[in-house]
Amino acid sequence: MALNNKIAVVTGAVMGIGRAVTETLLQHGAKVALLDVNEIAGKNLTETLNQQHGTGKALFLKCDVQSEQEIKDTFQKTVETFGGIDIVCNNAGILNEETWEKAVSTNLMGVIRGTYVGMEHMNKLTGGRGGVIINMASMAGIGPFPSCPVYTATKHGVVGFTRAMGAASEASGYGIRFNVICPSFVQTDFLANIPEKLGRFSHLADAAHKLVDTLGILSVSEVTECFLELATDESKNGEALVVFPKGKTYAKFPSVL
Ligand SMILES: NC(=O)c1ccc[n+]([C@@H]2O[C@H](COP(=O)([O-])OP(=O)(O)OC[C@H]3O[C@@H](n4cnc5c(N)ncnc54)[C@H](O)[C@@H]3O)[C@@H](O)[C@H]2O)c1
Ligand SMILES: CCCCC[C@H](O)/C=C/C=C\C=C\C=C\[C@@H](O)[C@@H](O)CCCC(=O)O
Repeated sequence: MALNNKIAVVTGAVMGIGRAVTETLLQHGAKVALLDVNEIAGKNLTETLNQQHGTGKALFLKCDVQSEQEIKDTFQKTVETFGGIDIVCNNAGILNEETWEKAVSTNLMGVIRGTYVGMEHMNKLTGGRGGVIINMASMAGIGPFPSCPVYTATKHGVVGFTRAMGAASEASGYGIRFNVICPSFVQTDFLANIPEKLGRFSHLADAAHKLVDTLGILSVSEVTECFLELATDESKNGEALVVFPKGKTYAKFPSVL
């Protein structure tokens, strides 16, 4: 699928990986709705992006992915402004083992909300024109990360949900592809103040930092390369693409059948 003139929604679009995905989409000729809780930075960024890529290419909409109503309203506003939705990147996520219910609501339930509301606009069976939904998990969605069990659970949930949605779409004819990216550590503000974010597991912060040293740190552009591959390659559906500094690989999952 070529990205030129496509319409995309990116959650958590103002910082880090979401910002890089947004910039990549704009560079490839797409229009992007930036959804984020950070209104001041979001409006400033959008002004800059419209200067760089052309007036009206980027639209900031304040949205907390914990709120189904805010997701519905902002996706609707995207459709009214740009004329449809072809691509959704459910990227917003947090690390906080202390306020763990918020982490579940943001990382897992936020992805499910964004997927279901996106489908209301994209599903070919209900008048949409199809497209691709790409969710942001983590390498902690493939194997356990001992210092953050709830974060691990949310990311395993995102991987399982995305794979099941890919299979459901193929079986049902939604015309939407569903894929998930599983990065190792990425150079963003997300990695700041790790011990505070680990709550009752803060005593495992040294082990987490050791794992960062062992695995190394990705740049955001290494993640956007994965995004581009999954968005443009029409053969990719239900895939989990793992990326770490040594390379990228499609995850293989055990089957008991
Ligand atoms: N940085 C890493 O090492 C790393 C590794 C693997 C996966 N990830 C995942 O990638 C995604 C993005 O992480 P990042 O490193 O860019 O983080 P980041 O903290 O740099 O940026 C996150 C963005 O999401 C926004 N956001 C947070 N909560 C939100 C909410 N409830 N609703 C809407 N927007 C919200 C923030 O305002 C911010 O703009 C997350 O899902 C994270 O779990 C990050
Ligand atoms: C504390 C920082 C959290 C960052 C989360 C972010 O999503 C990045 C994750 C990066 C890598 C995750 C790797 C997980 C690996 C596990 O599968 C396991 O193999 C590691 C076990 C390590 C151990 O100490 O036993």
